[in-house]
Amino acid sequence: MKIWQSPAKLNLFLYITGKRADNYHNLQTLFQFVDLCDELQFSRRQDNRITLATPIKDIDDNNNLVIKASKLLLEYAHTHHLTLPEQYGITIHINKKLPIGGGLGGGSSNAATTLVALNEVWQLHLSVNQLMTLGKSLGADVPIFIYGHSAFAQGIGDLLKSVAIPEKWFLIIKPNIEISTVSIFKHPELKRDTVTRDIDQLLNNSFENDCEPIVRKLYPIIDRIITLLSTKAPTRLTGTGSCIFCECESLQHAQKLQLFLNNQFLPTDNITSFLAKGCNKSPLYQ
Ligand SMILES: C[C@@](CO)(OP(=O)(O)O)[C@H](O)COP(=O)(O)OP(=O)(O)OC[C@H]1O[C@@H](n2ccc(N)nc2=O)[C@H](O)[C@@H]1O
Ligand SMILES: Nc1ncnc2c1ncn2[C@@H]1O[C@H](COP(=O)(O)OP(=O)(O)O)[C@@H](O)[C@H]1O
Repeated sequence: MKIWQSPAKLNLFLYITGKRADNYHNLQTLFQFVDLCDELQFSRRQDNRITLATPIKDIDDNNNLVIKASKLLLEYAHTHHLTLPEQYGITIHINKKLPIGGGLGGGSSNAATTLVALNEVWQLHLSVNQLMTLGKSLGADVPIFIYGHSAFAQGIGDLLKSVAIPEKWFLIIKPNIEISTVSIFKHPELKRDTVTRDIDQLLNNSFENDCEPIVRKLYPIIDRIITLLSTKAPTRLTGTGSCIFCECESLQHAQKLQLFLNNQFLPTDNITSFLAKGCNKSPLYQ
């Protein structure tokens, strides 16, 4: 059965340029995918039920973004009188590899992969733009995963302009912490007044993440990891964390940094790390 890739993203830079009336924030961010992916499978059923064969611990199936995305697409098909197969039931399998609450966008990516896959399985023929509009109602990060190319994003992260950037190797580090996106965006000390710049200015300046100072303050282990690894390679937080990434010159460089990291922390610190390569084209479409 076909395996659908559901990649992680990194925010190579992330600036918050203001708070909006709808309580979201305007961002300027540079998204790149990495070849670290969850794997999803969609098998047809002889009925009209949508079920999850692989529940995720602590996430109720009805809150799982793959179920939410399936039901959203189904509802769209019904209200727009699109032709669905007579028996459109689906069983979804998730082979979860991406850490949850790590700023890698795994939940949003799973939602995006589900919309793209079921659009094909049910032969609904929705365009990428239609799927992106639907996906945005599930989360600000869903459109980039449907778009499928590295992009400079503005608005809440959904106004996208394709960019080609070097496809570097990364060491991605996951401390034993899950950070809720809302908790960071709500924090009174979050820097949310960075001046808006154009993409050329942003690409020619050093890359930063406005969430990083407050996350480092709230989580000393993250501060410690960034301080340590910054002596070896450019190191930053992705999204609202908790994952940290180091930009490496090569796979060998990334492996060397991983050894260095493992020597600095104890197994009881429960830090995991991944070697991953940046990709301008999403593994979903490769
Ligand atoms: C910050 C980013 C950067 O890529 O990534 P993560 O760290 O979550 O991966 C994203 O913008 C997250 O996108 P996503 O995780 O889909 O967020 P949503 O579910 O839409 O929003 C969760 C909550 O975060 C806040 N939020 C999110 C996005 C945004 N531009 N402004 C906000 O203020 C809002 O309070 C919202 O209710
Ligand atoms: N299929 C899914 N995979 C991961 N997280 C999911 C999923 N469905 C729902 N969620 C919820 O989405 C939230 C965000 O998860 P995720 O996208 O992995 O992290 P982040 O937003 O930090 O990048 C989690 O708190 C989790 O409870």
